[in-house]
Amino acid sequence: MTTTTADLADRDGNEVRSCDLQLLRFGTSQVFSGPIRTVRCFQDNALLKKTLSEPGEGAVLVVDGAGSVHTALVGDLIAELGRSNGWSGIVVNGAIRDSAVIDGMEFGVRALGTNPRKSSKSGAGEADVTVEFGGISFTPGEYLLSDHDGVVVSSTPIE
Ligand SMILES: O=C([O-])CC(=O)C(=O)O
Repeated sequence: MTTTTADLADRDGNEVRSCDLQLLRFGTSQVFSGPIRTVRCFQDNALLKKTLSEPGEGAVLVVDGAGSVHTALVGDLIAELGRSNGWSGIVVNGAIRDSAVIDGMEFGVRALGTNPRKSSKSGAGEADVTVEFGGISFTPGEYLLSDHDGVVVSSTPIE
């Protein structure tokens, strides 16, 4: 894949679907892309763990944690589940923990911040719904590219 988020911004001009949140980058896969899958949850990570336990087939999991950085939605074990099951990466509108370990993993994770506090495990939330943050919507089946400049969504595959 040679396309950059700046290329997509040039292609789409004012219509570019670029996430305004200044998400931190973790993992050695600093550039990743794929079809979007989603989870919406609030300080509870059982549903996203279940989703990342399934084959990712190159998808990116977009997790809308409502911007809460009170608890960590992803730690090194959950990130490793995603990596080993073939997900391309995870974008979290929320916090992660074990960030030093995740930073060394051959995986791509973006998040608002870090917090060592655990999330609850009730399974509350929704999967594969359209979520919105950073001024754009993330719809399952559309495509996401994350690189050093940002996170951009495209309705067509990103080559
Ligand atoms: O289990 C959790 O809540 C998150 C975590 O620590 C991990 O994924 O390693």
